[in-house]
Amino acid sequence: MTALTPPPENGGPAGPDYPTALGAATPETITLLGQDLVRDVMGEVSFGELAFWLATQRRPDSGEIRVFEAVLAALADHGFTPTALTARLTFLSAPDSVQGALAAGLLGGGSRFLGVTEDCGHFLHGVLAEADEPKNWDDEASWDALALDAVRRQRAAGRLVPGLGHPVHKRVDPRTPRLFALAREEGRLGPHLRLFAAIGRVHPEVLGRTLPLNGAGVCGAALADLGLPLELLRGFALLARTAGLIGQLAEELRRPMAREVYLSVDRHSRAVPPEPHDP
Ligand SMILES: CC(C)(COP(=O)(O)OP(=O)(O)OC[C@H]1O[C@@H](n2cnc3c(N)ncnc32)[C@H](O)[C@@H]1OP(=O)(O)O)[C@@H](O)C(=O)NCCC(=O)NCCSC(=O)C[C@@](O)(CC(=O)O)C(=O)O
Repeated sequence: MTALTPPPENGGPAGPDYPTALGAATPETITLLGQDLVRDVMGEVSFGELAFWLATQRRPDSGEIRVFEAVLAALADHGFTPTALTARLTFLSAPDSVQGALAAGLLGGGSRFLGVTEDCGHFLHGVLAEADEPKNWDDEASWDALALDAVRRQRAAGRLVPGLGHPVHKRVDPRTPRLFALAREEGRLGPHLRLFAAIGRVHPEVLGRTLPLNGAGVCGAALADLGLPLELLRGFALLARTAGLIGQLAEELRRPMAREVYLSVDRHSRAVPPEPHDP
């Protein structure tokens, strides 16, 4: 049986107890993360810092904020990606539903685009967890050996390596070296980023081609090195992309293109006989 507690400070009835370190309100105050929201947070804490703080319930230092906000900037927008096009097309059909357009765009953050931030963080973390030696090597050779084995196993399982390849940046994704440099400057070049860099060096030996380390992947490695919960890494990519999608919708209002995309496909469609499913 649930123990009943006295009426809480917010004036609600006595009942079950639901402790939270997140937002809690009384008729006069709002407490967030142990802070007075109005006095200590509003106008005092950047949104990026708050997002980190909310996810970890610990206040990040300035280096962590810089790397985290660089990740958010990196993933905010990358042009007419599937997420952006989906949001614009949904907005064309439901201009009364900004939330629908944003949600539709965000739903596309998956294993091919954008959601790879989390997939890559998980992949790197799994490789590190399986390696029984300490993961604080200074020499590249040890990282390269670990990476080589990981890429080989991924290849043997017929799986793509998350964080490798890009539809536009065929040689270098410019976000990647910048994030490595920022993490190094801030003393945040941890095992996930080191392993990711090693994958960049060794994968041609296994795959027989050189692919770029992409922005979504390096962001996942950086977020994992910051100690953010692996299960939530897609959430940070989506947080960043939400800002980008708001920009896409704002531009759609000023300079629409979704109607043209729709008409271009619709007016070029052609009826063909059905092709029965052959299981
Ligand atoms: C990204 C892409 C679909 C590109 O495809 P593409 O078809 O253009 O790749 P190609 O270069 O033609 O591949 C040539 C040959 O290499 C093989 N090959 C390719 N990748 C390989 C790999 N990882 N492991 C082994 N083999 C590989 C491939 O199988 C082919 O082999 P073959 O058929 O024999 O010729 C592909 O790499 C891929 O799935 N990567 C893994 C998932 C990943 O990391 N996604 C993140 C993408 S970034 C992102 O999410 C950020 C965002 O985009 C977000 C947004 O906003 O949406 C933004 O920028 O912000």
